[in-house]
Amino acid sequence: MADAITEGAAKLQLDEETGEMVSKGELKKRMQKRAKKKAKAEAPPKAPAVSKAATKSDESVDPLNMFRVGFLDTVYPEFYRERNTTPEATPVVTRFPPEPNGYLHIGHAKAIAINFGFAKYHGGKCYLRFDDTNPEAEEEKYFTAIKDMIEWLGFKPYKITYSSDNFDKLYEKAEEMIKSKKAYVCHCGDAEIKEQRGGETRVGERFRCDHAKQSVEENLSKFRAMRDGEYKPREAFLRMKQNIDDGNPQMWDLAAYRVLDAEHHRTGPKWKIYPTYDFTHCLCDSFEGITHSLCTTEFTQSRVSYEWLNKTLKVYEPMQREYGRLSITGTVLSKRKIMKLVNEGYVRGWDDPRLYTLIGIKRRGVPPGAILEFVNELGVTTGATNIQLARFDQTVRRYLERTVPRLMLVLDPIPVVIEDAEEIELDIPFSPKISAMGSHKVKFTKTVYIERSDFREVDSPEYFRLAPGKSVGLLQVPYPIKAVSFSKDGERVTEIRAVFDKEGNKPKTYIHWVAEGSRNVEVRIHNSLFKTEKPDDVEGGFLNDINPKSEEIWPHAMIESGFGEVKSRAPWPEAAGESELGKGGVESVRFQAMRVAYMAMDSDSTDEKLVFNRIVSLKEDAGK
Ligand SMILES: Nc1ncnc2c1ncn2[C@@H]1O[C@H](COP(=O)(O)OP(=O)(O)OP(=O)(O)O)[C@@H](O)[C@H]1O
Ligand SMILES: NC(=O)CC[C@H](N)C(=O)O
Repeated sequence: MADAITEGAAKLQLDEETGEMVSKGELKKRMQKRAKKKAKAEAPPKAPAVSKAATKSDESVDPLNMFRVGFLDTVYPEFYRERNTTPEATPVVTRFPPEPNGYLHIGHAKAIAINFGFAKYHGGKCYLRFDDTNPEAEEEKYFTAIKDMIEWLGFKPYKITYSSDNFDKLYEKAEEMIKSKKAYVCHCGDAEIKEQRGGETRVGERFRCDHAKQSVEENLSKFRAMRDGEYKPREAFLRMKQNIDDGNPQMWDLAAYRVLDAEHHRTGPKWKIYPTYDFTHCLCDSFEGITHSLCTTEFTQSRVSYEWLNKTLKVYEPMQREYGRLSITGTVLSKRKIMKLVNEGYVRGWDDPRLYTLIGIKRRGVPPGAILEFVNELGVTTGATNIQLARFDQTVRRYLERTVPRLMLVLDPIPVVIEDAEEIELDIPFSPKISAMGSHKVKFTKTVYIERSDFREVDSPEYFRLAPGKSVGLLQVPYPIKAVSFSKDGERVTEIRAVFDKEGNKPKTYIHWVAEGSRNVEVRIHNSLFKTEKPDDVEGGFLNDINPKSEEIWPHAMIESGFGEVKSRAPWPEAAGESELGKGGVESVRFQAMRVAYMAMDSDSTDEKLVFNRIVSLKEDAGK
């Protein structure tokens, strides 16, 4: 009998509207009733918050789909066609080129998945190249954080390189440009340069300044003087002599080198001049033999200068192609804005679980595989992808559903003394669907703790949980319990007394519980950090849009004893970035707290005190 009920309980389903665990039949009945009610109300259909593709199934999408269709499928053969070569002769080489001036965010995950993933899919190599040509903004801590995030996502750079590795070589190329009359040292200020480029509106006549007429010797000696620290910042810069008649502003004699008064974290005080992005990127791509230089569409215009420079210097020519950026609505990703949130104490740090920095998403407990699945599901095109937070959460939820064990955790416990109960040991499966996850033993005690919200002092016919005289099932427990009395301290219920209801009907709903002696934990429920979809559009700026309830803390929650095994068996799931490379931290201890939320351990946890973060809710609209 006990086994049959336990088995039945394992098949219970979540009623997303009430948060109750009910039998399949009961759920169907409820759904039909609701559908009827809805049809009657003739309400206009609600627009789905997430696209059909995201909700369609709980199956995983083909994890390599993004390389098989669309943009990436097109650019792969394009290189070989254009260069008249074959993948065998010239295997794929890509690079991920972040500036080490901040932490990566969700948008970068797309760039990582594309560059590393594309190379991996085609059996090629991907470099991690730190684009460190702007020493004023770069810091050591960002290098480590960026590298860690790539490994956490499950990728291993073929080699880690730095644009600064090439400073000597780039300098030589700059002299070569001067010698071939393709570069000159200019002393113009911003206003003069603007004038030369057709004025404010950029439609006026374009012309070159007299510096462009300097001889090779004069340019060389001035450039060397720049190198030797004889000019202050902005007094002189090296300009490429491109084609000012071209309609593309990227051909209007761009800067190649500028004087900067900054020590470089790798080359120290050696250089007084630093190459620009436009001079550096295409050449470093060329030096590394990149085949497909994949970047975001704001560089589309730059493609002509990229190609022009490599051609002019007669070096190997990689192929640049551009895809659409990923942006998320309902949050901010800009470094400057996140810095403000951190410095002014709105969040716990750059890794706050409410942020969409990759370290924040990681700390919240989102598995790396779910992020890759998200990027893959969106696909890669040349259009910008604007996505709501709910869509991301939906993918994460679906991923966790398939991959993490279930446990019972009570957020706001209230004791229930079951007068006729005896202590027994229950064997509870970690998953109702995946038997390979195994099971664990849980002691059922005479006193158990249930959720305060699962008890009502006054019963009503539409209420199916615990109330005086009413029975409710306890998940995995052989018999339902019926409340017989309760005590209060002022307004607050302090204890419920109950008995087993052995003769009654099968209960309509089941609630979760934990046994006497279960461990106390702190749970942090994260809601959106902002109140609106467009925090930047709010009057007074994004800080005026902060949601005061973005972090709710449950300091006295309780977790069942099965947690010990879940912790020791982490990471959940066994994903490449966390297990193979040993990058899984405490956040890889993930589980579904039945009827509550998906949870992960937080890095604030100590031996004495466990802290959990809500990764995502169990259903779409909770917490809004
Ligand atoms: N939102 C995004 N979606 C897709 N790719 C991105 C996104 N943001 C940056 N990238 C790509 O990641 C790579 C490295 O980024 P880098 O740190 O240099 O970017 P960034 O544009 O300065 O980022 P941000 O200013 O948003 O922090 C670049 O190739 C860049 O195009
Ligand atoms: N071409 C690119 O991918 C650009 C990379 C460069 N670090 C930037 O975002 O500015």
